[in-house]
Amino acid sequence: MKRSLPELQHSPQPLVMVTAYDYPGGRHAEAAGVDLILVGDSLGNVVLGYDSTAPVTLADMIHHARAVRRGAPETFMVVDLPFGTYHTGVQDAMRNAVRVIQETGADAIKMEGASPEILGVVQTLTRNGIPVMGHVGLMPQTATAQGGLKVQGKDDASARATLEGAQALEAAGAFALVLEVIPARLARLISEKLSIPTIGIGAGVGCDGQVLVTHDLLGVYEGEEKKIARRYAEVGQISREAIEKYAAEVRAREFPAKDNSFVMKDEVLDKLY
Ligand SMILES: Nc1nc(=O)c2c([nH]1)NC[C@@H]1CN(c3ccc(C(=O)N[C@@H](CCC(=O)O)C(=O)O)cc3)CN21
Ligand SMILES: CC(C)C(=O)C(=O)O
Ligand SMILES: [Mg+2]
Repeated sequence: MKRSLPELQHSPQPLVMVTAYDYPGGRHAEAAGVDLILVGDSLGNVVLGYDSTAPVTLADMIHHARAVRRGAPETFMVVDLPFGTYHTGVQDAMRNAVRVIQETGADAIKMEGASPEILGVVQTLTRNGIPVMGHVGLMPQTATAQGGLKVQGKDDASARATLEGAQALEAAGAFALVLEVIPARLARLISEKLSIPTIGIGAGVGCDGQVLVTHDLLGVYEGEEKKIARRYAEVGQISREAIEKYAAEVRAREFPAKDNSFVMKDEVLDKLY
C-alpha cells in the first residue's frame, strides 16, 4: 500500500528515499519497500552521461518518471522539476508541475531553492493541491552560482541563509525538505526547528530521513568515490564481468546451447535440402 502524506510526515522511523529513473529501478525500489522514490534530475549525471543536471529537460523527466511509475505503482513518487522549468514565472511553474503530475502519476514534485521567487511558486503550487518537496543546501542546478559542488552552510551567512530558507519553505507549504551536503549539526538544528520531515543527503544522521542516488549505492555509477554515499553492491563490476563471460562464450560457440535453441521435424528440413 502506498504511504499517505500524513503517514510519511509522522513516520516513527527514518524515512527511506532512493532515486529511480526507469522501470526496473522502480520495481526494485518498490520491492525493497522504500518509503519514497525520487525521480531525480541526477538522471542527467548517472543515466544520460551529462556532467551536470542543467541539460535535463521536462520531457526527459516525464519520459523517465512514466517508466518508474509503471514499475512502482504503489510507492510515493516525487519528481524533480528540472532547471529552467520553474524559473520563468509562477504560471509556467504551475503549468509544468501539472504536466508532471498528470503525465507521470507523480504524487509530488520537488524544486531547489528558497529565493522569494521560488517561495512564491511553492505557495501557488501547494495552494492548488500539488505537494511540493523543497530542497536547500547544495543545489546542483545552480551549483555554478554557489561556487561549485561544495558543502553549503559552513559560515555564518550561509548557515543562517540555509536555516531561514528551510523555515520559509515550510511556511510556504512544502511537505518535506531535502537537505543536501550541509554540516550534520546544521542539518540537526534545521530538523529540530521544522515540523515537516527533513531528508538528508550528505547531511548527517540527524535528519528525519535519508536519500541516496541509487546508482551510487549500487556501484553502477563509478565516478569518483563520494564521501556522502556508501556502496552496498558492486553492480557495475558484476555487469562488466557478466558481459565478458557472454562474449567469451559466444566466441567459443558455447552460447547459445541446445537448451536455448528451437527444433523442427526432420522431414521439413529434408525437403529444403
Ligand atoms: N552520482 C551523483 N550522486 C550524487 O549524490 C550527486 C550527483 N551525482 N550529482 C549532483 C549532486 C552533487 N553532489 C555532491 C555530493 C558531495 C559533494 C562533496 O562531497 N563535496 C566536497 C568535496 C568536493 C571535492 O572533493 O572536490 C566538498 O568539500 O565540497 C559534492 C557534490 C550530490 N549529487
Ligand atoms: C540527490 C537528490 C536529492 C536529487 O535531487 C537528485 O537525485 O536529483
Ligand atoms: Mg535533483
